[in-house]
Amino acid sequence: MALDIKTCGMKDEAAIEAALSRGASHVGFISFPRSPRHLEIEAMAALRRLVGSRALVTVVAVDPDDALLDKIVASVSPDWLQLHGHETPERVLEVKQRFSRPVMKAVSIGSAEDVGRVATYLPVADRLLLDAKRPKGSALPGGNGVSFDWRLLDALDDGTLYMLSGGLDAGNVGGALGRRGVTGLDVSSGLESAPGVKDVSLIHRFFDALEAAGQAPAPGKTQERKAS
Ligand SMILES: O=C(O)c1ccccc1N[C@@H]1O[C@H](COP(=O)(O)O)[C@@H](O)[C@H]1O
Repeated sequence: MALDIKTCGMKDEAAIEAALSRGASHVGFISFPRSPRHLEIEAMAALRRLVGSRALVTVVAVDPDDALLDKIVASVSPDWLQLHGHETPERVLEVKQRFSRPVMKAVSIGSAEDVGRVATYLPVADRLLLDAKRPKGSALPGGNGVSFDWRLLDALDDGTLYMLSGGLDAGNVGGALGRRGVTGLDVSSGLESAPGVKDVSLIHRFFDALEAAGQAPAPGKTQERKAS
């Protein structure tokens, strides 16, 4: 089965069109003012209209309160909400129920202990996103362009499905393919010429690398609309 490919931190039409033309299943927008990829709600809503139903729009927020989520859901109408902060399993469930949207929960992985926390989100998150830990000194909980040691994930229980992120790019994506449990890939910095600046040629290079490794996403097709 082809993997889902989430191109994240998208801010401009050319980059979105390039990603969609190559079969991105998800387009991610960042709501986090400290990020170079942050979008105000109005800009996000306009780009959401551009995407339409061609991919699943995912809005990424970090420990958002209900007021922010209210605005995002009302104005952007995302297909998915991604929680990328310290949200507890209880908060994930609350967000799902209150906003009637599937929730992707990001879990930062840097140690065996982090891998152990993944199971606590399985009963509540519609999808897990396993990302690298924030490097020391970074203001961002994600989108740092760094990978983690994927071998740590070998300790996950059999059947644990997840989207992988953290420092993916055309050069290393081949190594992510075929790992047990990976159902999707989430990429942001690896498509950029500078923080927050997507580069169409890097987008094509990323999808070329996927194709060269035998993973050809089908434009307009999403493998998994709901869970996992
Ligand atoms: O991208 C950001 O700026 C960001 C800000 C706040 C929370 C999450 C963020 N990004 C997420 O991190 C992954 C991995 O990014 P990268 O490929 O390592 O740069 C990204 O796809 C977003 O889901």
